[in-house]
Amino acid sequence: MAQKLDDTKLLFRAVIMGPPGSGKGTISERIARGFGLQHLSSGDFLRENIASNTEAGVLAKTYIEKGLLVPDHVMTRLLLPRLEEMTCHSWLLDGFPRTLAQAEALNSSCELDLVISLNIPLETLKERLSHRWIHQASGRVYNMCFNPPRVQGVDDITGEPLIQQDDDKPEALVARLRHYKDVAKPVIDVYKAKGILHTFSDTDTDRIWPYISSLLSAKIPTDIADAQRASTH
Ligand SMILES: Nc1nc2c(ncn2[C@H]2C[C@H](O)[C@@H](COP(=O)(O)OP(=O)(O)OP(=O)(O)O)O2)c(=O)[nH]1
Ligand SMILES: Nc1ncnc2c1ncn2[C@@H]1O[C@H](COP(=O)(O)OP(=O)(O)O)[C@@H](O)[C@H]1O
Repeated sequence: MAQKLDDTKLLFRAVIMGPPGSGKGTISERIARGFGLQHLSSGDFLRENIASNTEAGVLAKTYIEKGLLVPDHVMTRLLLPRLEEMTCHSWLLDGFPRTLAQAEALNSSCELDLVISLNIPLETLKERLSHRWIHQASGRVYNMCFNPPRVQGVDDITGEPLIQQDDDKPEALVARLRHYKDVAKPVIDVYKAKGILHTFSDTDTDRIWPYISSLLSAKIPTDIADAQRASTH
């Protein structure tokens, strides 16, 4: 159940997991908008640290550039203090934890209420990621079929060109998705054993969303959602 901080404030903490391209970012935005949870994306947080040249950012960049996961101790040193600053907020973590060691570190720092796991067919992931283009500076994501930019090939906000990341190119995709599965399996098993795992399987985000939305409506007391929405607007 949601953790009680004091007599008036209830908090709700959730994690969203899924392979690259499963729609974590897209669904997280809808959850943040609809339920007022603060959306924390490990990828966005790393990109901010890289852009501002923090010590952890400089180190993380060397791994990301090689297509590797950032080591667990770097991730936990970055993310856990950020979560500790959020003691008065309900949040949704996207992209963390990714390994068993990260899940154990998170577990010792807070209690989760819910884990959403997206189980999307491999063919769908391959199809989606091969159409994904990003605006490198901001991390804004487009899909040439699902949410295309207003003008082909350029970012809606800045007008700068979009790029396709090397690891979204078809030849890198299969290995990347296989690696995700191996690393995520023990994390999923931990949350399953705790009884907080909810898995959603479909080929379309728009078909999954109503189920996630009704799950959250049932789990998040209305007063938390209202309070969080008020504090984030
Ligand atoms: N065709 C189609 N594309 C979708 C659907 N849902 C999301 N997309 C697109 C948006 C993106 O271009 C791409 C991946 O979505 P996201 O960036 O939300 O996924 P995720 O955050 O899991 O990926 P990441 O971990 O950042 O690699 O697929 C859908 O239902 N159908
Ligand atoms: N929890 C994490 N543990 C280790 N590395 C991470 C983690 N989250 C993000 N990263 C690194 O940052 C990169 C970008 O992350 P993200 O934006 O979530 O994209 P993707 O899911 O497509 O890999 C990842 O490829 C990985 O190198």
